[in-house]
Parts: sequence; structure tokens; C-alpha cells
Amino acid sequence: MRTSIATVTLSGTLPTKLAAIAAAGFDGIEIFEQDFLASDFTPEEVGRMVRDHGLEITLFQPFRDFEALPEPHRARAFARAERKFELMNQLGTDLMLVCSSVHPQAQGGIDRMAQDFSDLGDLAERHGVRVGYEALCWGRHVFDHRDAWEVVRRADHPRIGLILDSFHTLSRGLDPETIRAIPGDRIFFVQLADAPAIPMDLLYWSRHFRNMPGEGDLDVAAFLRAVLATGYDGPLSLEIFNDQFRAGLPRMVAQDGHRSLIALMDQVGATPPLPPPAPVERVEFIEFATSPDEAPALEGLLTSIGFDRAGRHVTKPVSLWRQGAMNVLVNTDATGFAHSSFVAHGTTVSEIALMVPDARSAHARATALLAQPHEQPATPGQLSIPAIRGVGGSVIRLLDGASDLSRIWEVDFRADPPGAGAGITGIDHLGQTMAYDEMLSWSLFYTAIFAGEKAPMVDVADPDGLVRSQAIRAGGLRVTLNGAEARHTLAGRFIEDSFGASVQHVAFASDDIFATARALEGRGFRPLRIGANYYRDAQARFGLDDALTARLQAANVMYDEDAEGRFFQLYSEPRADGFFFEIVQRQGGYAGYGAPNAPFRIAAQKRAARPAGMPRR
Ligand SMILES: O=C(O)c1ccc(O)c(O)c1
Ligand SMILES: [Mg+2]
Repeated sequence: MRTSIATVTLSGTLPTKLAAIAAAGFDGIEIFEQDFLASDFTPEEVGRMVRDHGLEITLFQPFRDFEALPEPHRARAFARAERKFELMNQLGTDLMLVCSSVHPQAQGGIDRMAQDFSDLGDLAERHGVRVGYEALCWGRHVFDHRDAWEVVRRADHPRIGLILDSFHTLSRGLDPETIRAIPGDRIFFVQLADAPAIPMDLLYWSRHFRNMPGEGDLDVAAFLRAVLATGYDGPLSLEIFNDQFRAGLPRMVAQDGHRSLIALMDQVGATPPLPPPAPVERVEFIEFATSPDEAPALEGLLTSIGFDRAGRHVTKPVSLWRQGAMNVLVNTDATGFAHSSFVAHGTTVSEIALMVPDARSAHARATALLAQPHEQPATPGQLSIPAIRGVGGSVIRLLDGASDLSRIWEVDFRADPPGAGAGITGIDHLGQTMAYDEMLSWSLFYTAIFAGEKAPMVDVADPDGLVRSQAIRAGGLRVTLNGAEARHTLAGRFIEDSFGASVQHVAFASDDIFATARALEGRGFRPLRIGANYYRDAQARFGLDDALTARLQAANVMYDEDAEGRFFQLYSEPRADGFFFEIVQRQGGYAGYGAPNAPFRIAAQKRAARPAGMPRR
């Protein structure tokens, strides 16, 4: 099906928007009238620019406050419409959207409205254009697509059809299944938008909080399935009013939009199927990019949390560190991708390798969903591991147990089995810190490509501002995306210090956190000190007995529980740039990440990071 996007979705001037939309791979655009009016181009020039980008104008909108007006407003509305029909001919588009009236003089009356549309259809016919009617969910008399359809049905004019917009239907809780009774050839256009489930005024919600399908909480897939059941085969167009997008990078927002549409069409079977979303089995390794100067400090930190050096790459200056089923690589190469990561971010997690059932299929899905493939010249005798770019330009490698990729530790490395360690079994989750503006984009990336499930977003109070945290789980891959708006938060400072988004913390899993804590004492591990106030409160909140409370406090372990189970967290002191390790233990089916503890942990990290001589409380 053809894809389209409303110009109102993006920031910038009309030419910038067109370039971004074309680069993202859309087939067409809805011209939002304001974008045209604000530009200095003639309608013919705009039409030519659009077509020069290989795009078509799928819709001109919006035309407001048309139907059921008393005179002289009615005559004026028709005169206004005629001007717009002429403009559409100059632009080179044949479809106009009329949204349901909010005019204080609008009289309502279904037959009166139908008569107005029938007359408008005659006028449209004379100009060779068509008109679609959309129910705004805050419309004065028409605010339900079923009523808009009844107006169109009664107008009974070949130039008059219905326009459906998922936001207006789903925001009101209208059952999208009711769309199935509408004939597909009477639906002239379909707009798609999602939104987060925040109870608020409909108009305000629509104008500021819409987002891409899959980024919010509305069932856009059910809506689209119902639309497709009617036989509709016109464009699917994104119309997203969102404050952040209107201030964001147009290329990023346009690409997210196309990614969301491709994923949605795949999900509902509107296009030939993509390879299925890969269920991630586990994180097989993470790789740090560093320098020979900074490597010893990093390796000291790895040693202190129980890792042992267990080998090296056959040709590159990459050491392998192992514990349990976890592999950590430390890359000090002075050339290539690792080096450029180090130059860009400082010592950083530059690669994450995921074990999936079929790496090449997962890679094909990712690139079909517009992920940027990461190519590296293959070294003879070594594996060529499929890879894509992820957060902050880092690399996600895809491994599987079914192909030659399963032999990575034999082919590319001289590797010994892990040592005794301190009880860390693998990775629990990765915390990726980014600007708040990037959060929706990366959350869509993970959910679309890896079939991840989003947890509800939580606000974390840093002493110096709010940080938002979005957890995503795709099988054995758990990530928390932490979005910083305020610059002085721990997350905000990390972004500045490491020059953009990257992994700020790695949380390893242990089956027995107290045994791990004890084992780490002998390895020089410096736990983040958690104050007594926290433990008194935790004891009271959860009704913990004195013995457990004392154990937690002695080991600086934080505690949380949910209906399914219990959670224990032990933190390292943060590195100077704010990077840190965490060790967690999940008991039962605890599904969270200890968010209630985050404000106290962050405050403790900020105390620990103060320069010597500064007060530590
Ligand atoms: O917010 C509005 O006014 C508006 C205008 C046109 C649309 O298609 C729409 O969905 C909303
Ligand atoms: Mg709309």
C-alpha cells in the first residue's frame, strides 16, 4: 500500500520537510495548508518540488467549519471552498479533507449536512476534485466516524467520501470494528496516529501528544485491520501532531514514521510479510571500546565485579573477560569502528551481541525496518557477523547457534572457560541514556525490530531534575531507555560527558546477591554506599524482618518487590563520567527494574561522585 505523511508532523520549512519525507521512503504527503501559506512558493512551485522528490500530494487539508451553517456563513463557506479547489488544481492534488465543524453557528441536522455535502460535491465535480469528510472527536455535532459516514452516505455523491483518522476513533474509545460495515470505495483516505494513554481534553491530547503507530497505547492495528476489511486500498498516511516532533530532527522523525508504518503494515498483513521479529535468546557479549591508557581502569573494574581475563581475539587487540555465561570484550584497537567509538564517546559500550534463532533473518527484518546495516571488511578466516547500528551509533551484532556464527569463540578468539567468578550468570539489562527527544525513536526501534514489549514509562526523580525511563523487554534482551531533559541530572551529565547517547550502566544477574556481594569484597569491589534512611523506610514499606534489613544494609543492597516476586540491587560506585555497573537478583516473577529505588540510588551516586573535600551528605 502507498505510504504518506502529513507535513504538519515534521519541523522545518517545506523544502526541508519534503527532503526528509522523500529520504525516509514515503510515497506521498498531505499538504497541511499552514505549511503552504507560510512558504513563499507559488502553488505550482510546491507541486513541482513535491513531484521532483518522487512524491505525490495525497491530500490537501484541513478545510474547517463547512457544514450546516446558516446564511450568510454558508455562502461564504462555499466561496472559500471554491478558492481551495482552484489552489488544489495548481498544487496538483485532487483530494481535500473537510473536518467536522466546531463553528458556533453550525446547526447540525443530518440531512442538512448531507445536502451541503451533496452541493459541495457538485462544485468539486466542476473542479475535478474530491472531498473527504472527517469526524473530529471534538466536533460540535459530528464527533463519531459513524455519524460522518451517515452524512456521506446520505449525500450520495461520487465526489464525496469518508476520511478515517485512527486518533479520532480510538481516542473516544469507539469500537474500530464498526468500520467494517463501511464500503471501502466510499473511504477516500485513512490517517493513522497513536497516542499515549493520558486522560486529558481530547483536542489538547490530539494537538500535542499524538505519536507514531506503535509508540503509544492505542490499538492502531485493530483500527487498520478493520479498515482493510472494507477493501480500502488507498494511502495510509501519518498525521501526527506532536510538540516534540515539531521541534525534532525532520529526518529522524520521518524515518521513525516510515518505520512505524512498515511495522504496522507487516503486523496486520497489509504487505508481503517481513522475516518475523526475532525472539532474543540472550546477550552473548558486550564490547567496550577504549584506549591502551584507559583499558587498565576498565579491566580493574571488571576484575572487581568478578570477571577474569579468559582470552583474546586472534588478530585484534581485543581481550576477552568471562564470568558465568557472560562475555565482555575490551577493545583497544587504534583503528576501525571501536576506535571511532572511543574517540566519539570515550570508554564506552560500543557493541552489543544478541543471540537469536536466525541471525541473517533478524538482520533482514532490521534493515527492512530501516535499521542502518553496519558493514566491516571481513578478515579472511574470521566470521562476518551481521550487524546494525543502534543507540548513539553503537553496533548491535546478531549471532545464532544454527550457523557458523555459533563458532565465534573458537574461530575469532583464543578463549579459556570462565574462572570461578563471583556468581554473575549473565546480563540482566542494559541502561541506555539519551536525550528525552530520542526515547520514542529508540523504543520504536526495539519494539518493531525485536518484538519487544514496553513497560509503562516511569518518571525518576534525580535531585536535579526528572529523568524518564522506558523499559523494553524482547525475550532475553532487557533495556531501559533513560531520557534526560535536564542537564544536571546524572543522566544529563552523562550525555554531555560522553558526547551523546550510550550505555550508562550494565546490570548483571546473580542467583545469590549476598554471596556475590561477599565474593566481591575480596576483589576490591567498591559498592555504592546506601544510607540508613533508605533501609528504615524499606523495612517499614515492605514489612521486612530485622535480619534481612540488616543484611541488606550491611551489603548496600537495595530492595523492591511486586506482586510476582522480589528484587535485589547492588551498585558499583560510578566512574568519573557517570558510567556504573549494577548487579541484580530477581526472585519469582519480578518484572521491574527497581524504579522506586532510583531516586535514592541517584542521590547516593551523586554523593559518591563529589570531588574529595566536598560534603558527602
Ligand atoms: O486538530 C485539528 O484541527 C485537525 C485538523 C485536521 C485533521 O485531520 C485532524 O485530525 C485534526
Ligand atoms: Mg485527521
